[in-house]
Amino acid sequence: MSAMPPGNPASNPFVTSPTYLMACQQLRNVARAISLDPGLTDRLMTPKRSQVVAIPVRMEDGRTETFVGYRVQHSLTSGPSKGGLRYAKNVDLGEVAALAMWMSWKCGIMNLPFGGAKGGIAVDPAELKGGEKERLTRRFTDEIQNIIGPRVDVMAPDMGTDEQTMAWIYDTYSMKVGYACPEIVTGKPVELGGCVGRKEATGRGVVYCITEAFNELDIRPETATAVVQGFGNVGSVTCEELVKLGVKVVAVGDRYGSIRNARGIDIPQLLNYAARNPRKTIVGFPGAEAIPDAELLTTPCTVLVPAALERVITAENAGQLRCRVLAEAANGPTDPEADAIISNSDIFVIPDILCNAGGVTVSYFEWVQDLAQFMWDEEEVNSQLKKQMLRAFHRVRAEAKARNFGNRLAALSLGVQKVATEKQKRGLYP
Ligand SMILES: NC(=O)C1=CN([C@@H]2O[C@H](COP(=O)(O)OP(=O)(O)OC[C@H]3O[C@@H](n4cnc5c(N)ncnc54)[C@H](O)[C@@H]3O)[C@@H](O)[C@H]2O)C=CC1
Ligand SMILES: O=C(O)CCC(=O)C(=O)O
Repeated sequence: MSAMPPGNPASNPFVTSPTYLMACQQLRNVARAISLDPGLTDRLMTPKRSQVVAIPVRMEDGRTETFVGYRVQHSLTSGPSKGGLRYAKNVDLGEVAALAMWMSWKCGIMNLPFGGAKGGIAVDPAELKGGEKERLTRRFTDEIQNIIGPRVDVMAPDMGTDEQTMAWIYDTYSMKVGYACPEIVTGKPVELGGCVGRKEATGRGVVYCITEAFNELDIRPETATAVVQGFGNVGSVTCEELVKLGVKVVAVGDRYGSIRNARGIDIPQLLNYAARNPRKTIVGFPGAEAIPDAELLTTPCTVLVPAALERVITAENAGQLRCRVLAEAANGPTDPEADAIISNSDIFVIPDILCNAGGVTVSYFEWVQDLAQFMWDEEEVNSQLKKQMLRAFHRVRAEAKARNFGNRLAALSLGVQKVATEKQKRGLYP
């Protein structure tokens, strides 16, 4: 069975992206392992609907610049589609399609009534000035207005976007429909109907999974060290939560550079330092030494947490990883060639679609609260998050043991089967 999606590759708009091909290969692998119907496999490789839009924006210097934006809805079978919106210079349609596909499996593992979606705008958010980011976001919302809605497709933050971005989408959409519609996005400010604990949810979920892995491997957190790539929303909260457990964070990296301190980096001080810095970077932090980026992921540690980009662990560096646990906070950090190498080592992998599922889980709580117009307190949110993450972790481990699968295949198996079963029961792959 080829890893290629159905259709003519020459005219398939997704296949130029290695990230999309990676998602297809993962799907082919799991389809083979669970004997999934080939027709259904082809459908699951092909997103249901994609929209590409031009976004003309008046820039601060008076020019008009046109950006390209994408929204891909992989599946609407289980409910509205759900997934983040990414602002990144090189994002393209195929990458967004892969991220949307992974959202479907993630929602499946967590048993959420959502299909997968993702959006992206090809822009470096660090280069936007003044009101440019707001104008970009509002125009994108206008352009995709016809395919979003609280029962159709609900966006959330991802790389390069945040609560403020969600607030602009909420406002733009509400002005169009003529009433306040907080359930159109999740991850918005709490003052606008956001859920307490959503901002921290992904990092907290990552650390719940790491704790369960440590329990299984008999590792005491006070003896453990961590290396984290990415110090944005997910990476920084993961560091904070690890430190609360007693884990020593010995190296951290972001897009501007990497730092290391074998005695442990003072994370509260690093957070302060990054917050005060105009580029929000960790580079130059006085409590650690600078190291080459290539050394970050191979720094010896108990747990390695990639929390930035896709495909950073490849055949080139997979054999040099010196961690006991690989906790994939980012989406798609490990490519299939690296996966094959890691599966022959003693590294315990917590796969992305399980590890970072805390974010969409609390997004689900936010959507439910907004629809019901009844808000929960943080204790309720966090205890429900913990319960759902632990349940998913142990379901994945049980699937791995029952079928003799690695953790990634087990997670994909649960996620894909949930979507496949719903499609089959509804009839004819809706
Ligand atoms: N925000 C959320 O709730 C969720 C995010 N994720 C995933 O987590 C990852 C990080 O997302 P966020 O923290 O929200 O983004 P963010 O925009 O808040 O932070 C991204 C971080 O990655 C760093 N980075 C970017 N390029 C890099 C490079 N080449 N090398 C090293 N570091 C680099 C940035 O400097 C920044 O520190 C992404 O893969 C995202 O899809 C997954 C689930 C939910
Ligand atoms: O919170 C959400 O709806 C989506 C989060 C997300 O984009 C992800 O899990 O990759």
